[in-house]
Amino acid sequence: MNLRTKYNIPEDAIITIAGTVGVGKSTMTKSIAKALGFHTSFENVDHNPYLNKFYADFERWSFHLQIYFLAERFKEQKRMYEQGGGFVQDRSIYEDTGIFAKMHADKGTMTPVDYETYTSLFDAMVMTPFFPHPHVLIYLEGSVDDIIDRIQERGREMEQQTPLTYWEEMHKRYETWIESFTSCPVLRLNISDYDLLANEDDIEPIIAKIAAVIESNKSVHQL
Ligand SMILES: Nc1ncnc2c1ncn2[C@@H]1O[C@H](COP(=O)(O)OP(=O)(O)O)[C@@H](O)[C@H]1O
Ligand SMILES: Nc1ncnc2c1ncn2[C@H]1C[C@H](O)[C@@H](COP(=O)(O)O)O1
Repeated sequence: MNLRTKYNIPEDAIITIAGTVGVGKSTMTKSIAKALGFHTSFENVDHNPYLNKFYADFERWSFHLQIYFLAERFKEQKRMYEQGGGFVQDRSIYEDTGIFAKMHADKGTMTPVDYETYTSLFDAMVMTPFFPHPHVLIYLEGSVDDIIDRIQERGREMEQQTPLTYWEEMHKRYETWIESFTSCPVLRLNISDYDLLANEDDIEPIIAKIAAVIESNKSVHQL
């Protein structure tokens, strides 16, 4: 019996993984998808035409990058629902506006006019009754030091050259953001409580927790 059947997870479920850069979303996405026999939806970092430029010059490229990410995530959202669900998604659309765009606007690396244009587009696309929300958002949390170590070890040059204060600021914002996040049910996991690279079996208790959150929010999701 596979874990999806064992824990009675709906075959059309959509599970999205949230958390700061380097916390382990992609690793978790792969493990959950493998355990449940689900499809994956990843951010395309290697073929993103703005990401390298953005890290080299936030002010010049932040608006372009946000528009690009919004379009990409919206297309992925559409693909997941058109295919009838059964997906694990690496990063939610909510983080683009709630973390990244807001942080750059607050820090002055996105102009107020660009931020206003971006948020009005985001709200028109996402904050409507017709926008389907995931069954559960898994929020990965961990210490800022552990996460920065992972960013350094992963070795994307553009991220390694970014000042540590950028990751510290992002980490702080994520902690505040998740406290008031209400767009869909949330499961919080601390990265010190599992190690999916060393122990594949660590996924089963996580699947059990996902199932419990989906079950307890069943009536809400059907509304
Ligand atoms: N349990 C773990 N212990 C140590 N390193 C990990 C663990 N899980 C993931 N990593 C590593 O941390 C880095 C970031 O993980 P990744 O899944 O790419 O994060 P994200 O998608 O959130 O940016 C990768 O190099 C990955 O191999
Ligand atoms: N909306 C975004 N704005 C700026 N940068 C973003 C956004 N979404 C993702 N990113 C960056 C952060 C990382 O450098 C890569 C991939 O993220 P990861 O958390 O490693 O999956 O894209």
